[in-house]
This record gives sequence, structure tokens and C-alpha cells, in this order.
Amino acid sequence: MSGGRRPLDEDDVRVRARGGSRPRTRIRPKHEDAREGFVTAVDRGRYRCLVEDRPVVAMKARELGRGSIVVGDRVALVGDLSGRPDTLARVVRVEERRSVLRRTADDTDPVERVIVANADQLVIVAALADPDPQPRFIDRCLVAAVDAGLDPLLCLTKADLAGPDDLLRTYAGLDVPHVVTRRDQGLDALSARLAGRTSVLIGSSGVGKSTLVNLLVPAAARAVGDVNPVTGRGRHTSTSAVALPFEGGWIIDTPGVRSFGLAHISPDDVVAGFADLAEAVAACPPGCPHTAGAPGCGLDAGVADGVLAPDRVASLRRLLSSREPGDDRA
Ligand SMILES: Nc1nc2c(ncn2[C@@H]2O[C@H](COP(=O)(O)OP(=O)(O)OP(=O)(O)O)[C@@H](O)[C@H]2O)c(=O)[nH]1
Ligand SMILES: [Zn+2]
Repeated sequence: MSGGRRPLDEDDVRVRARGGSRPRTRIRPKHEDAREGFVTAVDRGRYRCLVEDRPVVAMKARELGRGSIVVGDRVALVGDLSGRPDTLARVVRVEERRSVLRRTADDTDPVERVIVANADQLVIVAALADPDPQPRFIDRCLVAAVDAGLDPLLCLTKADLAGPDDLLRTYAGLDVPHVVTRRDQGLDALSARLAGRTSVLIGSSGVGKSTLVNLLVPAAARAVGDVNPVTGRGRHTSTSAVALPFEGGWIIDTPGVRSFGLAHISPDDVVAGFADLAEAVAACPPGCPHTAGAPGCGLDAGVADGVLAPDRVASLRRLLSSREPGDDRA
């Protein structure tokens, strides 16, 4: 910072203000030589990182304790950064995360896990047919996106089998962008929305997510296919996310993640995932549980007046009640 090669920004000011009394880990001299890396995959305690353009495998330095390192993390690495086979670097620091995408295993399980760090878009992949679209799944993902501060994008696949109009009508009241894809046509609209961004792809089994990833990033060679009804095999079994470089950004595939438990999300934040219902809910009495028949609930009034779609209201209510704790929140 002494050369004055660039103008000071807010960050510099903050470092200086704190400087003397509480040194930040960032300037700990011990790791002066650490290099920056980007975590692209996590596999049994080994972190695959990209350092400049070099893939480097690393372990977590003991000093980091139990803190998690996830795909998308920006980390500082020391040790052997050559990337040669059988070398192992060490992650000595995880940089502050811009966003975290979390899930709980199911709706009443309060243990939450961060699945991806630093993403800025959640691509909700849903098939228009085979399997039929699942609005409940989409709604759940929209809530998770809002909670994580990610921009949602609806990616509607298999348009050769069914048109998108019905599904789009359901989400017309939401300000969520969408793209429609089919495997026998180009993916320009989707590509344009992915370029330069860090996007997490989520979708339930069989919607064609691997097919999309393979078309976008052919080198990734994600396994595609139906489960063999006899052996149950034929699909990739990896459960952890992996980041694939794509046009100045990253596509993060989440093969083992089929949905989001929402136990870590407050009722208000669940409602925030239903922007089309926000106005009606604003009229509810304080502490309204928004259940059917709750006194004064704006959702009932909205449905009765014909201004709210009954299926959207039902979906919100289902999500709210599914995450009511059995006994874990007492
Ligand atoms: N008709 C049609 N079929 C498609 C399309 N995209 C994918 N499929 C088929 O749908 C099936 C599932 O595709 P995958 O890409 O394996 O789906 P996935 O979402 O990755 O599923 P998992 O492997 O369980 O994660 C395969 O048989 C694909 O060939 C499409 O645009 N149209
Ligand atoms: Zn209410």
C-alpha cells in the first residue's frame, strides 16, 4: 500500500482503522507467502483448488479448526502449490464469504450446512414434463435463494415434451426470470445468463441437469441417464458440489443435493420467497401464523377476493407448516 499505485478504497481504510489494536488474519506475517485459490470441489477432506490456472489439492490446516470449507470459497494456500501428482498444499485461511447457500437435511432438522459459498445466482432446473414440474420444489428453492441473497433463475427443460405456459402462469406474479431449454436446440439464452456469474444449479432427479451441464461444459462429462431398474446403478453417486469454469464465471453443479430443508429459515423469510403474496400478508395482524382460517389472515381474504392464486397460497402454507418443529426448537 506504500507505493500508492492505486487509489485507497474503503477496504484500506478499514484495515488501517483496526490496524494497531486488532490485527486481522489477513495480515498475519506467518502466511505472508500464501497464495489465493478458489475451491472447485471437496472430497473426503481434500480440497481441490484452482491457483491461477493450476489445479492444486489441499488439506485444511489444523489451525482452522472445525470451520467448514466449501465449493466457491476463496482461500489462502501455502505449501506445495506445484499441482504435481501426490502433492498436498494447505488451506490456511478462508476469506470472508459474499454469500452462503445453506440447507438443513430436512425441514425440522436444525443442523444447517453451507453447501456453496460466494455464488450470486441460483438456477432452479425444472422439467416441463417427464418428470412433471413440481411447484413445491420450485417454491422451496425460491425461498432458499432469497434467504441466501442469490438471484433466482428458472430453467425449464425438456420443452420438446411440453410447453412452459402453464408453469409460467403460476409464477407470473413473481419477478423471476426464466429460460426455456431443450436438448436438441442451442442454449444461448441460458449461456447469456450464466456468463461471468457464479451460478448454482439445483434440480431434482431426472430433470436433465446433467444434460445441460454437459452441453455447457463438455469437458465436465457429467453422467447422464436413467437409473437401471434392476441394479439401481448408472448414475453418478457423488454428493458434493463441483465448480466448473464457464465463460468468465462458474457453474456449480450440486449432484447430490435434491432440495433444501428450510428449518434454518424464519417464517418471515419463508414468506419473503413468495413476493407475489407479500402485499396480502402485509395486511395480516401481528404474529399471524398465516394458516387457513387464522383470524384476519390476508391470504384468506386475498383468495376470497380472487386476487391471489389459491395454489400459491396453498404452497406457502405447506412450506410454513412443513418446517414447524416437532420438538427441536423448544
Ligand atoms: N425429451 C427430452 N429429454 C431430455 C432432455 N434433457 C434430458 N433429457 C433426458 O432426461 C433424462 C434425465 O437426464 P439427466 O441429464 O440425467 O437428468 P439429471 O437432472 O442430471 O438427473 P440426475 O442424473 O438424477 O441428477 C435422460 O434420459 C435424458 O436423456 C430434453 O431436453 N428433452
Ligand atoms: Zn396471515
